[in-house]
Amino acid sequence: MSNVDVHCDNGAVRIIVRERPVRDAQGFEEDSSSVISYLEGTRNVLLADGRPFTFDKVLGPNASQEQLFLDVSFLVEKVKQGYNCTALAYGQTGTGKSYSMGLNSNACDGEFVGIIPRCLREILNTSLNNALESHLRPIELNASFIEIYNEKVFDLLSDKSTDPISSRGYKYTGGTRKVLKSLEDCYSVLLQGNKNRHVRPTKMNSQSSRSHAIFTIHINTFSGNGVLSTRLNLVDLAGSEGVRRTGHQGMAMSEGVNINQGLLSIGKVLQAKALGHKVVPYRDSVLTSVLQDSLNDNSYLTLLACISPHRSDLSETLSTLRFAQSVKQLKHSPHINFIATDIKKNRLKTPKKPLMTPVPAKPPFSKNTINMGIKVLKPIYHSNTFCTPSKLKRYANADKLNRSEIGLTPKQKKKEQTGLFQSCVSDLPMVHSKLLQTNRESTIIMDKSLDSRASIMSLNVSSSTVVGNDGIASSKVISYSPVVRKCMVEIENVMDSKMSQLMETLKDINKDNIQHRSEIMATPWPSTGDSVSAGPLPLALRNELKTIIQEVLKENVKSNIKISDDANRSESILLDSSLLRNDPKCQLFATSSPVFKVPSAPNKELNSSANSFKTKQMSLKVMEIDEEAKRYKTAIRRSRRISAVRGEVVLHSSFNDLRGQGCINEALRRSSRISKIGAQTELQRANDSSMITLSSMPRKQNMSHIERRKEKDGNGRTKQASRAHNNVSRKSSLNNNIIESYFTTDPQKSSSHINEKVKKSNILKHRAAVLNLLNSGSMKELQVLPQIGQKTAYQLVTQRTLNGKFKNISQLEKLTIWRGSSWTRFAQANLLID
Ligand SMILES: Nc1ncnc2c1ncn2[C@@H]1O[C@H](COP(=O)(O)OP(=O)(O)OP(=O)(O)O)[C@@H](O)[C@H]1O
Repeated sequence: MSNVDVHCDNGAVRIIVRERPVRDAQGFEEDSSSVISYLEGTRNVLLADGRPFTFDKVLGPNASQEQLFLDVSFLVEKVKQGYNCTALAYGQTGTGKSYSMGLNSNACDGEFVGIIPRCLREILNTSLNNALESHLRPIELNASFIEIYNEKVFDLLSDKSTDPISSRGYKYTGGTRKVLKSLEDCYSVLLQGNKNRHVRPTKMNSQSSRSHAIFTIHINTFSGNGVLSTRLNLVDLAGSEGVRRTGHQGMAMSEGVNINQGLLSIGKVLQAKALGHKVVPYRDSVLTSVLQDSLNDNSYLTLLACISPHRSDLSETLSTLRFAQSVKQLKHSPHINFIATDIKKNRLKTPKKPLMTPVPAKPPFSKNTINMGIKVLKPIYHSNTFCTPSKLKRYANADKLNRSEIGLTPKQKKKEQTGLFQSCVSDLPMVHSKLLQTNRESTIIMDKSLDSRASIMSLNVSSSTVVGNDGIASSKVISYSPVVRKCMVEIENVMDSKMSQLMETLKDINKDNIQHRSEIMATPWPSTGDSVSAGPLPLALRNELKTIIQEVLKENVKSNIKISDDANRSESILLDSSLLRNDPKCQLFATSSPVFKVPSAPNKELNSSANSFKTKQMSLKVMEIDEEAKRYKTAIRRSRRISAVRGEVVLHSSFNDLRGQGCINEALRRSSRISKIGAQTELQRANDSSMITLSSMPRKQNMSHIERRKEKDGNGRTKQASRAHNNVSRKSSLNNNIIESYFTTDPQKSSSHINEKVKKSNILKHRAAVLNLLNSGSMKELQVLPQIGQKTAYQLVTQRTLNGKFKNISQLEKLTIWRGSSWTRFAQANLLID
C-alpha cells in the first residue's frame, strides 16, 4: 500500500479523497489494519473494503500537505482569473478535515500547514508580484471567517464573535472582512478565527470542531474599467458522527444533531443539482443557504473527502465515498465575475446609433428664378430638421389633405376631366369626329365659371340601376355630378348643331334609304349597360338616327335651352334638355342620379307625344302629375290598408290609372315609414284646418272608390259568398267607420262654412269608433290606426286583457305603454285630442 500520485483533470467539479493515518490506540480499541486499498498503477481508484471507487485524486495516509495543496492550487489560479471557487472538506469526525484545511492549532507552522494558509500565501505572493510588475492591476485581498454553529452564523473575526450575526430565517449578508497585505495578516486572521471557533473534545477527536467553518478569501482585481470580484471559499465542515460512538449527551448531542442536519441538507442540495432538479433546497439549513453562491453552477468546486482507514469507521467511510461520488455528478459552468465600475466610460465607448438623416432643404424657388423683390419664404423643412418617422407620417397626411374629397389632386382631377370629355365624345355613336373638328371653336363657348367650378367640385361618377315603371331594374346607367352634366349639355348643344348640318347634308343624299326604316326598327339596339361601339355607323342606322334627330332638333329649336349656373336648378334644365336622353335609344344620357328621380312615366308619355308638346308645357305637365301623385298617395295607402284588413287585394281603378301615369312607381319606392309620416301630416293638416273630410280630388275619388266597392260587394257576390264576406267585413266594419269618417262629410259644406255642431258630433263619433276598435280589435286590426305598430298593438291588447276595456280616452292616455311623445302622436293622428 503506497501513496499514489493521481493526475487530476481540470473539470469544474473535482473530488479528492484523502485517507488519514491510523490513529493511536488511546481510549478505545483500534484495528491497525486499513480497509482502504489502492490499485497499483492507478491514481484515482481506491478500494474500500474491496469496493472500488473512482475519483479525481486519491491521497493515501502518507500524502503530505504540499501534495494536497498541489491538487487544490488550481483553484487559486481560477480565482485569480476571475472565477468563484470553493474547496469543501467533508468526512467523518477526526479524519483530518481541519488538519487538511489548515485550521488546527499549529496551522501556520512548518510542513503541516494546510490549504488555507498556503492559498493565502500563494495569492498574496501573486498580488505582490503583480504590484511590483505593474501598477495597473493591483489586487485587493480581504478575508472573512464565519462559522455555523447550531444553525446560527457567528463572525469569527468580529469582536463579538459569540453573538450570532444571522440565524435560520435571516439572510446572511456577510461578516467582518480583514484586509490581507502580508503573511502576518493571514496568520493572525487564522489564529483569531480558530481561537473563536466552537471546539469540543470527543472520543473520536480531542479537538473536534463543533461547527462548519467558512474561510473566504475575497479578491478584487482591477482590470481596465472594471473590477474582477471573486472569492475562494474554504469550508471545513463539521464531521459526521454517531451519538452512540461519540457518547455525547446534552449540548454535545444537540450539536451533533445540527451538524448531521447541515450535512444532510448539503447532501440534498448536491443530489438535487446532480439530478437536475429545478428546485434546489438551499434554504433547508443555514449551511446550504450561506453556501448557496459556492454550490451553484457559477463556481469551481473541489470536494476533499476525508476518510478513516479503520474498519470500525467503515460505514462512515463508505457513506463519505458515496457522497463524494454523487458530488462528482455535478456539472458546473462557472464564468468570470466582472463588474463594470466606470459606467460613464463604458457608455462613451458604446457605439451610438447613426443619426437620422436630415431631409435635404428644398429651396422654395429654383436658382433661375428672378428675384422680383418678393420675400423668399423659408423652406418648411430646414436643414436642422431631422426626418423622424412621425414627421414623415405627418407630412404624408398633409399631402393627403391637399387632395380632394375623392382622393384626387387638382392635377389628377384635371386629367380625369379631360379624359371624361374625351370619352364622352368618343362614345357618342352619332357624332363623327370630323364634325367636331369643324368650327368647334366658334361653337363651343365654355363658361369659365363652369370650368373653375369643375376644378373645384368632384366628378363624382357613379353607376346605378334605372328602375322601370314596373319596378324592375331595366338597365344599369352612369350618373355624373351637376357640373359634368352641364358640360354634357354643352356637348349636346354642339352635337345638335352638328347634327343639323349633317342632316341637311344627308337629306338629299339618303332619301332612298329611308325606305328601309321598318327594317332598321327591327334591328336590336345595344343595351345601355353594354359599351357602345365606336366607328362608322351602318347606312340604315344612320338613316334611322337622322329621323330621330330631326324630330328632336325641332323641339330643341323651340325649347331654347339655356344653361344656368345654379346647380340646384340642374334638374329642370336637364329635364328640359333631355329630349335625346329620353329616347330609349340614347341611353348614354340616362342616369339614376337624384336629378332624374322625377317619375319616368310622364317622360314616357311625353316621349310618345313629343311632337305635340312644348318643353315648358312638358315641365308643367310633369309638375302637375307629380303633385297629383303626392295627393294620391294617402288615398292609395288607406285603400290598401282597408284591403289588407278585409283579406283581399283591391286594385282601385284610380290606382291603375295612377300606375299608368307613373305615380304608382313613385309610391312603390316610398317606404311604409314615409307613408305613415305622410298620413300623419295629412291628418295634422286636416286637424289644423278644422276639416275632417278631405276636399281634394283624390279624396273624392277615394270615396267613390269605397262606395263602388260596396256596391260591387252587394251585387257581384252570391248569397253564401256575401254572407261569409259579411262575417269578415263585420269584424272590420269599425275600421271602415273610422276611415270613412274622414270622407263622409259633405265636401261642399266643409269647403264653405262647416257647421260646428256637425263637426263636433263627427269627432265624437270618430273617437267612439276608435275606442271601440281598441277594445275589440285584434292586433292586426289595431295596426290599421296611425301610429300603431305591431309592438304598440301587442301592448294595447295586453293592457286590455289585464285591466279590461278602455272606458275613455283619458284612461287610454294613462297607460304606461306610451314612451315620450308617442301618446301625443297617436292621439293627434287619430284625432283623439283637440
Ligand atoms: N493526514 C494526517 N497526517 C497527520 N496527522 C493527521 C492527518 N489527519 C489527521 N491528523 C490528525 O488527526 C487529528 C484530528 O484531525 P482533525 O481535527 O483535523 O479532524 P477533523 O476531521 O477536523 O475532526 P472534526 O470534524 O471533529 O473537527 C489531528 O490531531 C490531526 O493532527
